[in-house]
Amino acid sequence: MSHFKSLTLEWSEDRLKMIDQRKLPTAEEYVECRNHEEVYVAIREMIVRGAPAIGATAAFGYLLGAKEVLDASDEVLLDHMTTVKKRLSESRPTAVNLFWALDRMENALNSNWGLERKKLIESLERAALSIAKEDIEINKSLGRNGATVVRDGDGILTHCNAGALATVDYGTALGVMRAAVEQGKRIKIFADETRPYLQGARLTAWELIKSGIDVTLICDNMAGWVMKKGFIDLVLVGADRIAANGDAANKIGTYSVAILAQRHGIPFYIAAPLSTVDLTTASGEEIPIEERSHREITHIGNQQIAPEGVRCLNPAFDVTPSSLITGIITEKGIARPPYDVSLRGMFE
Ligand SMILES: CSC[C@H]1O[C@H](OP(=O)(O)O)[C@H](O)[C@@H]1O
Repeated sequence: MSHFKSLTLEWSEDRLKMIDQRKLPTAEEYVECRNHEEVYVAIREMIVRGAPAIGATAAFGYLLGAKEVLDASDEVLLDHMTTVKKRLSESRPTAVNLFWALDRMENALNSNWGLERKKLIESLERAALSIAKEDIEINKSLGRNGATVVRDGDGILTHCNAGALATVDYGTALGVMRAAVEQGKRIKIFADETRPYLQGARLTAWELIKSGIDVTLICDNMAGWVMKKGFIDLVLVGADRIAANGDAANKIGTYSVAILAQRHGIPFYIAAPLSTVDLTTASGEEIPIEERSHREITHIGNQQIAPEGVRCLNPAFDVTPSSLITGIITEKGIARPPYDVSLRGMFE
């Protein structure tokens, strides 16, 4: 059995270990998953989060699921794997990478069906490891493509965390920033805090400081002000699902940032791998938006900040219409409008 380790995930033998992103930046603690149910919980509770990271994690969850019934009959194994795939697919609804990765693992099972059990498990491990290792290379390609729109001295606003922690490593939007810095460009990142889970304050700021990249933390409600002050030359964010027409679902608040960017004549880029593009979803109207616990709104950690029982809304994502998106940066290049043509072309 192989060993794999990145910032976000570590696979060895019969367990998947991940940094507990709920505890960052004040504690670097790890969670070990030894079965598919524990992986389901890790995704559901956002111990690990971010579209590509969710996909890779689910792939290892599928592998762990197969190892749970190693000596069972073919019929029991097939039935169990159907249950495992369904369970993992119910962890979170918006990031299409989850479903893409589970389909890829199921294809690996089907195409290697008939191998003696040990060999079958080894083929599933190769498939999960390929998803993880490919993600890092994809992010580096995407980063290089995106760095072509970043100039020396640019101020860049980013929302949420589309960094190494949202992927297997390197990041998507933050991958573009890393590539620009590697090319010697002096950039200044403005990370907003991204209520309610605070991915910007807790994760993006942590990652960029660790990487020695200039970062300024701002409150979510300061995006318009920094744009008006002239600090921002472009916006770079990630995505959880991109529809065939280019509409993009991303962390709640992204739509507001896109509107502000348009108002200030600032380019607004999405950075995402093609595994985040869902050509079977025609437009953003059809993207399922996850509604999360109201406790995420009424508490910061264990600190209550709102009255008990107050009514809340907590959609985890919103959809930015393609009309507000300057370009979609992928590992195959930068898609430009009309997206229903340019995105489909990326798969040919
Ligand atoms: C590179 S995908 C990052 C994407 O995922 C985040 O959502 P969550 O933290 O809830 O998993 C957010 O939308 C990021 O842009």
